Amino acid sequence: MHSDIRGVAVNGVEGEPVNLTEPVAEAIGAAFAAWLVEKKKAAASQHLRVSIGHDSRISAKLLQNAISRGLAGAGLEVVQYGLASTPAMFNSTLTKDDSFLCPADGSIMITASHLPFNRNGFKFFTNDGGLGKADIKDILERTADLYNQFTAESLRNSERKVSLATRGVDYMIVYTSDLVKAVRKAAGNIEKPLEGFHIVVDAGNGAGGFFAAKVLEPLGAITSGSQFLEPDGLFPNHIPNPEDKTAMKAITQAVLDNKADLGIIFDTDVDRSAAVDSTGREFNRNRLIALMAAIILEEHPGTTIVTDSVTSDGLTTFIEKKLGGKHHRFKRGYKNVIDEAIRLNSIGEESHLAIETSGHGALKENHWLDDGAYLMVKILNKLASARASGMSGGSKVLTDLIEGLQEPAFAVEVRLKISQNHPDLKGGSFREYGEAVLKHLENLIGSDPCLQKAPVNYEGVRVSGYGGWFLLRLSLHDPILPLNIEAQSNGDAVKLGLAVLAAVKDFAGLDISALNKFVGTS
Ligand SMILES: O=P(O)(O)OC[C@H]1O[C@H](O)[C@H](O)[C@@H](O)[C@@H]1O
Repeated sequence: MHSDIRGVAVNGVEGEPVNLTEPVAEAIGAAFAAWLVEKKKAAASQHLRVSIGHDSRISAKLLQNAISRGLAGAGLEVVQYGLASTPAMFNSTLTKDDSFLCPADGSIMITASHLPFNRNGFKFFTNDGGLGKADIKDILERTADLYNQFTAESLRNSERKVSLATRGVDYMIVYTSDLVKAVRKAAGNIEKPLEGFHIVVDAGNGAGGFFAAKVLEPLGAITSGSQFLEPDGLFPNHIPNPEDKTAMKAITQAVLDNKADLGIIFDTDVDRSAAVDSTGREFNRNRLIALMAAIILEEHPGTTIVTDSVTSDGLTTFIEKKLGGKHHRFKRGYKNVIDEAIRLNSIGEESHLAIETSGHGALKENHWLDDGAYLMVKILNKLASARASGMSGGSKVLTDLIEGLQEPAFAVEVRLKISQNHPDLKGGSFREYGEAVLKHLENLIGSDPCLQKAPVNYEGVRVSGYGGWFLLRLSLHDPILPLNIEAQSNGDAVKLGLAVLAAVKDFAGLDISALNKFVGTS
């Protein structure tokens, strides 16, 4: 169970039948409506308003219309934004502007992030932030009931209501002008603080193409050489995902070919991002966290940086020794890191940044909105202020900020699948099985003098040894145990891999072929 709903929305991939049909989407809309009415304690007479946006997927329009029927059928007002980004949808619950029908009481983003073209899904927001697991579970239970109650008459009824209840608004104007204002303000109210910078954007044919013409150009930057800005739900060029090697290669090449100062890449729905400096050095994963931590710790000395669990030991040293901050390595999952940062603040530990190696990141100053575009705004601010203070040298100011970050010579992620129908699971869930594997590994580690369990750890089993570390944990949503290993050499990484193999090899329900391959035993 995750903090959003995902499914298969179109045919075309063998073995993946459509389960996110129009009636299902309509029921989800009706269920969100019922949930929202209860949450807002809205009287029956009071109209609640829900904004809906979508990324570039080919199933977007059908699902948008279906979910709108569900909302309208339940008596809610619907505002369709068309192509939009996930953070913009959350933002619409915070904006106070009647002419854009804001604030929305609730908001829905139709997206399956970087997943293949046939998938789609929904992310839900109120002004309290993104909905978490418990609320999603509630909405899914309501969906099942409502779906079973649908009649031909009720479906006709919502069809009739939807055209009256629905309006369209170009909300991205509001969102992008907020981003532009933020950079101008940070630069001391200069109209074009990025004048003279050449910045290329790669939107991977997702929803992030707006960033070039609607954010960078008004700020004075040159954006020629930007690529894949046009929405195309078949993603013909590369997967829009800053964690994907091909995607990072594409933006790096664009930076070098255009001799640009900076490259910026987004995922499909623009809640994740990464950058590339003028020499082609990637600011993604640990490096993006290091860069953001450096920027935030200049503004808030000593603050706690909350990250996901697969971050490197070098990052901890960098944050704590070089930047004077505190690294709180928590669990994987953007919602987990954001909620943890909010919790820390509530118990008196100041935190201003929650960020994942996946490129998700949220700042306290930005309402803890999980926003890839806003991370890039912080980077742009840095460029602009360097320029304003007379420094030249393109993105060197950024590169210099992560000077001293130790990086492993070798880093790998191996994903071990749990066969859900394997007799070894004895009818239990893959989670229980995965937990048993982790427990066994933990027990074995204790008896190996070369290995030390991490003293503080919130997810899976993290172990140091042979000058490196590994983490084996359960995937957030898949029947998979991802294993991350970092070491100073391939040989040391293999030693760590062998230690894991010794513990997992007897679990017949676990497909360990990827690990065998890595350590070279098959
Ligand atoms: O646990 P995993 O399978 O590695 O996936 C973890 C990732 O899942 C999703 O993509 C979430 O949006 C990310 O926040 C999270 O990091």
